[in-house]
Amino acid sequence: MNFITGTYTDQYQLTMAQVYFHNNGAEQEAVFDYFFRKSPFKGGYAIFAGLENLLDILEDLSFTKKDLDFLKAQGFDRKFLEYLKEFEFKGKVYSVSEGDVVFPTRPVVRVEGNIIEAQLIETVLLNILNFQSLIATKASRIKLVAPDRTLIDFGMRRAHAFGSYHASRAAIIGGFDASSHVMAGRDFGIPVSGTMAHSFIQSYDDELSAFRAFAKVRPDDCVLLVDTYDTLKSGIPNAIKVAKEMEADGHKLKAIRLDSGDLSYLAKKSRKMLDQEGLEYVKIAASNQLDEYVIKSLLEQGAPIDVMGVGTNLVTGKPDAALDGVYKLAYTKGKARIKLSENKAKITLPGKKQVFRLRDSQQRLIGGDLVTLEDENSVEEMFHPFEADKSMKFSDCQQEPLLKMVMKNGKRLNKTKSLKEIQKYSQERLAEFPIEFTRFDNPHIYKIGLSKNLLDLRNQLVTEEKEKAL
Ligand SMILES: Nc1ncnc2c1ncn2[C@@H]1O[C@H](COP(=O)(O)OP(=O)(O)OP(=O)(O)O)[C@@H](O)[C@H]1O
Ligand SMILES: O=P(O)(O)OC[C@H]1O[C@H](OP(=O)(O)OP(=O)(O)O)[C@H](O)[C@@H]1O
Ligand SMILES: O=C(O)c1cccnc1
Repeated sequence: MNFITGTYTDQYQLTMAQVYFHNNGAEQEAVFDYFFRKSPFKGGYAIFAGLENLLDILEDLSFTKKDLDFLKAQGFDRKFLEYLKEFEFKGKVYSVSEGDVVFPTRPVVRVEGNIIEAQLIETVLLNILNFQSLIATKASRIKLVAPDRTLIDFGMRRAHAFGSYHASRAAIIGGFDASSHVMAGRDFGIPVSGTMAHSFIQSYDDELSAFRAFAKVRPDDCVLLVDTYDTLKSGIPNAIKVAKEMEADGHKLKAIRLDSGDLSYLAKKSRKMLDQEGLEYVKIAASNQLDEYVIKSLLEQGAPIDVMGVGTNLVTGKPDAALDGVYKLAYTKGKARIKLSENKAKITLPGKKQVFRLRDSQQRLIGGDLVTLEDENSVEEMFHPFEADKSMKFSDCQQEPLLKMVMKNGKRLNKTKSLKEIQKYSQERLAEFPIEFTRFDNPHIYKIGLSKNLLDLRNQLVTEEKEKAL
């Protein structure tokens, strides 16, 4: 679904680019940071997702004739349109690896380029990264409470239209196993999976005939939806009948699906009825407005549900609906730049920066990421961004640089990673964090500390800008 061209943006990117263009912007180096301010779902972390899609888009970004005709009609001038006609993103991208665990207020992606190109990509970058990171985070929370269950994304129908396509991808990064979304499966190598709808059962004169018809055509991929009329009195007895008929033909019923009622009670009863008939191998799938809290509760109740189909709450990122990621200028014209705010937490971090994950000599996380200026090394103390008296010393600790160059001169430097690889990486990274950081209620705050040089630079720029404003 690569319909993305230069006009997939907010108009202000184009108007700013036009002004930069007429003022030598093509010669002006700029550095922007992508970061978010608050972890979603009142949680303690986010899972970074969307990078591979963003790099694909940046590699191909151009203005088509249709774009240029439209922009001409909008009043953009001829010279600027000629520039856009030849436009290619030629910048550099430094990024955290896709799937990594990330935290508020410190850079996740850094873009360097001339100010026209670096500014022009803001909206598409935010559009892709904010959404996928939100959904990957939601998926990872579900995976945390149900690590040994099969998780299937059923969300396409309730997603924000085409967002479903990337939601399905992000769900896999966060730990889901499969999706009902066929196109996402085609394009991203996601295992595609599914059962049947109530309409299918309703379309037959009786439930048993519907089950039989399905089993006949799809004997090796048969999941029967058992709650259309009465789960325990009709659905399960009919499923048992069909399972036995399938056995006689050398096939195995894969699962039954519950989609209403008390899922714990019904799953327990269903399990018992199936087992009594020697159908221990038939799995139980459940769906119906599941989320991490309902799933946690179902598992605490001992519900023998093997497969969770999760739709609305996953792909809409409910209840948050958006990750608040932003893209801010940190450096241009040879000078670090800052944005001030009444709200301290919104003051940006100036300059070209690097982020390090800190581990002790036994490779255990020490509970914080360190943000430094790019060319600093062997920093041994980090400071609270706003409380000058709070600092932490850490000699003899391992510092893993998190921002790596992934694109240079507009071309990606590494081959595209498979979703499986990204998922595996994500899970390994998340597993490093003790439960204090990943629990749902009042998670422990993972520290983000600044090096002394970065802190001093920020304070100096704050003073300078405040003086200018007097
Ligand atoms: N045992 C359980 N413990 C906790 N939550 C459950 C349990 N069983 C079901 N739920 C959840 O409770 C909610 C019940 O929703 P709802 O009232 O829409 O279900 P329903 O009336 O059974 O289904 P429908 O309206 O689709 O016919 C769902 O989110 C469901 O996943
Ligand atoms: O509940 P979600 O997590 O979004 O999961 C997807 C839902 O979509 C289907 O229902 P359908 O669209 O047929 O409507 P229904 O709610 O009446 O079952 C399916 O049976 C699930 O209930
Ligand atoms: O395959 C299913 O059972 C399915 C797919 C999408 C939404 N609800 C259910």
